[in-house]
Amino acid sequence: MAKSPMRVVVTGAAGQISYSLLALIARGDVFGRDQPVDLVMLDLPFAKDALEGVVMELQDCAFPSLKSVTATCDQTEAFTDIDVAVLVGAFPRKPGMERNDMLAKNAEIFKAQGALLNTVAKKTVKVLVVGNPANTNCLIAQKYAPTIPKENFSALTRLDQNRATAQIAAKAGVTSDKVSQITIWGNHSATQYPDAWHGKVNKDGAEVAASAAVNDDAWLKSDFITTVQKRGAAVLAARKLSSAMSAAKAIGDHLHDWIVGSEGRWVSMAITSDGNKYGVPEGLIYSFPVTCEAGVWTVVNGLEISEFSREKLTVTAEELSGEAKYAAEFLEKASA
Ligand SMILES: NC(=O)C1=CN([C@@H]2O[C@H](COP(=O)(O)OP(=O)(O)OC[C@H]3O[C@@H](n4cnc5c(N)ncnc54)[C@H](O)[C@@H]3O)[C@@H](O)[C@H]2O)C=CC1
Ligand SMILES: O=C(O)CCC(=O)C(=O)O
Repeated sequence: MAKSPMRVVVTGAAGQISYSLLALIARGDVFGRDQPVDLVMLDLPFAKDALEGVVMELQDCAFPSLKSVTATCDQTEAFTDIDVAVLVGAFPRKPGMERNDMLAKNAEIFKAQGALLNTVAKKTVKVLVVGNPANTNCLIAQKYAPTIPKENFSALTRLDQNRATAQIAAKAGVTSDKVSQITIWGNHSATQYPDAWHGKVNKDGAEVAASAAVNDDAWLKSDFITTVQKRGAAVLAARKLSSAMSAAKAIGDHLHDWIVGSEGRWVSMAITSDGNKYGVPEGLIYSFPVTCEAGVWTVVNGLEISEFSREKLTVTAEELSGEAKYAAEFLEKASA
């Protein structure tokens, strides 16, 4: 029997990440070629013409599973009856901007969009926040959408996971598909902890620990971590634009694995820390290793956390607690 169409909204649809992402979704690479999609694209009024151009291009691709395309600058229209919301639209960081400046600029967007999802989206909506600072923007959207289950909100750390996986693959001399169980803990920021200590590499047909395949513990404890932490900044410095193609690929991976299923593979998602077994404070959107089945994620529990790793899990949790506090104070002041 044919599947019912899935209504998917992408915000910031006229921006650079969306230009790569929309085709992945429309082609069926994310939700499956047999899953019809009603695609809704939201951006600000100044980007209306650009949005219309993207609509024409999507039509011209003649994707069989793309049932309809709507371009709008009206948030209520965009979020009504939505099944999946991909919140990309935000003000990107400009030179000289501190993290808190970016937080202050974007907090109002995610407050308004959370509140709107709460009233007009399906209660089963799955929300992925990409716009930075992604974890805390996600926390804000979740807070203002109290009738949607907390588990339905996530933020993107899959780009970091993919970056870390590619680094391990290159060092071990294998392709990325031979590397598994690489985890990103915490914030999508320079305090994130890319952790390869539970990783596996399939080398010449045999599965070995990533640390054995890499055979360089000093690198795993230093350059590997900082390269991944600073990869976004390195791309920005080289391209004079932030990562877009790789961000779109990671969004597709995240949505596919969450909604269709990860088939037992571990993936990293920033999700609510409530009830976690790793001592991360509750009430944060923190990246953990998870497995997913049909829209439900489950944290991979019981991993051994060394003293070295524990310290790193704590540093990124502290940063997220600070951001959550700053955002709460900012939003309180703004509404006073
Ligand atoms: N979590 C992650 O791994 C990554 C996150 N990012 C973040 O993704 C965001 C988007 O990046 P790009 O596409 O490169 O930026 P961009 O500047 O090319 O596009 C952003 C788009 O969002 C729109 N927009 C702004 N406010 C909006 C609102 N309230 N509603 C609807 N649309 C709105 C803008 O008009 C623009 O078209 C940035 O915040 C960036 O920092 C980027 C890379 C990786
Ligand atoms: O670093 C930024 O502000 C934007 C880009 C980003 O988040 C990334 O490439 O990981």
